[in-house]
Amino acid sequence: MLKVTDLAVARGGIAVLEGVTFEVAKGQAVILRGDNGSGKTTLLRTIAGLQEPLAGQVDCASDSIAYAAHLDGIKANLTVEENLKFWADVFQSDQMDKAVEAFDLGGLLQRPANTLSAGQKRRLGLSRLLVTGRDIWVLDEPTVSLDAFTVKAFAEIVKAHLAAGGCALIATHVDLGLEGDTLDVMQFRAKGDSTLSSFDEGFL
Ligand SMILES: Nc1ncnc2c1ncn2[C@@H]1O[C@H](COP(=O)(O)OP(=O)(O)OP(=O)(O)O)[C@@H](O)[C@H]1O
Repeated sequence: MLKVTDLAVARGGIAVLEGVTFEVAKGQAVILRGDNGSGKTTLLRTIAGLQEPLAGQVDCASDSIAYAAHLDGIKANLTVEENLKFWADVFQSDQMDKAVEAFDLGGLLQRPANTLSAGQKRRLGLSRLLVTGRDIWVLDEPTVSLDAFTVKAFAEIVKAHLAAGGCALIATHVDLGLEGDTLDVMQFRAKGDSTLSSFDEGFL
């Protein structure tokens, strides 16, 4: 479903990872691991098409990737409902009600997004995944700001997505309880990248 071949990615003009090769099959979750600053976000952004690779290839069906990251794409001055409707229009989707139910947004629909708590904003941002109807979820630390109950609920949403034939590539420091393969990006660190501090590298 997603095939990454010999990918090299850079941040700030410096190669961070090289030779990244893996596949994510239908119904599969792959969990990305690696130290702070090792290149997980850079890799996910490149796979999602937000930045060009230095080399290599990302193969998947066109418009099949839904990307969710730290900045959740929420329009602060719109209500929760208006944000959802905006995405539903963009993605020509009829999945808005499903997203509202899955992320328990029913009581927040009329609230301007800029009045939501961090965790509520994160729920709204993640609900976009369902609205897109896309098969490949590329997720960068999706559970930041979520309480324990919502982390569990989110893990169930990801499991349902996999069971429905989707797949997911997730950078997370939290155990989502998903049965998935783990890919440690440290094995792909670019030679000569000295951007990791000695602290990052665990020498202290
Ligand atoms: N905007 C930027 N300009 C220049 N360098 C950057 C920028 N953002 C990140 N970097 C550097 O790129 C490298 C990879 O960062 P990246 O965010 O991909 O790592 P990460 O594995 O996602 O880290 P974390 O676990 O801390 O989120 C790091 O050395 C980081 O300092």
